[in-house]
Amino acid sequence: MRKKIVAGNWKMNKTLPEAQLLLSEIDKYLQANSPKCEVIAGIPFVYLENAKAQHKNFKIFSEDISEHKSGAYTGEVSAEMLTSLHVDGSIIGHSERRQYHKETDEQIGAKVKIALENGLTPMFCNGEVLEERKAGKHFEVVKRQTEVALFNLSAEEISKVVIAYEPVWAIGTGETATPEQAQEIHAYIRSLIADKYGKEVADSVSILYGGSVKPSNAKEIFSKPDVDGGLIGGASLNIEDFSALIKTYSEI
Ligand SMILES: O=C(CO)COP(=O)(O)O
Repeated sequence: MRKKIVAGNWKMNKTLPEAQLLLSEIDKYLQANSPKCEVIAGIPFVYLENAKAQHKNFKIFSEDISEHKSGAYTGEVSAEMLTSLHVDGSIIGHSERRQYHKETDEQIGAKVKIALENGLTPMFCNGEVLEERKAGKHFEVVKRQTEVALFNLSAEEISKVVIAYEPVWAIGTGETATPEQAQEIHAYIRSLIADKYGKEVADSVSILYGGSVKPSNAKEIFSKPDVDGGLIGGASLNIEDFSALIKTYSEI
């Protein structure tokens, strides 16, 4: 079901005491404010168990998942392991995984599939790099990424996927896509889903924007009709910014 979502992606940040503090602050904020959007914290694997045991007011996602079921894959974390901790979902195919770990669209598709098979919500990330944007290839790139990773799913399965469009040139750079650029590509992604699965399915998928979202620019981006929230990196690492983003979206 299409939801309004504010999600944090902590990436490789925070020690255990710092993580516990921020998670408690998020919980406290949500208890006091009951916002009209779903809140997700995407956090490092090592903090998942603790976070799930202690916090019920928001969803907890891992930042990755193995494409394999089990076996000799040193260092990997499986969908079954995450489900056994009652984790809610996984960020999948983030551009940093694509860039530094050479994840392919096919592998990302396998991760989405295994997440769904285990009852986890996949938050599938797509987005072009700067050269592709400059060359006018962003539609083509996002189409390929989306089709290869998602379009072997059934209509029922794809309705459970959350998509996060993150133009790589806007991640951690302070540069943001304009609200118009975000709307344009979100509408395009939705049209791809509509062409393949029909309008009703396309309208049920939440498509988040990610890339230097902060309290000062969130309102304009979140107000666009095909933007269903944000996947937030830097501004999810402190409660002042993260709660301001939740408040901003809740009031739209
Ligand atoms: O990569 C991101 C979220 O997944 C975005 O990061 P920033 O918000 O730090 O640009």
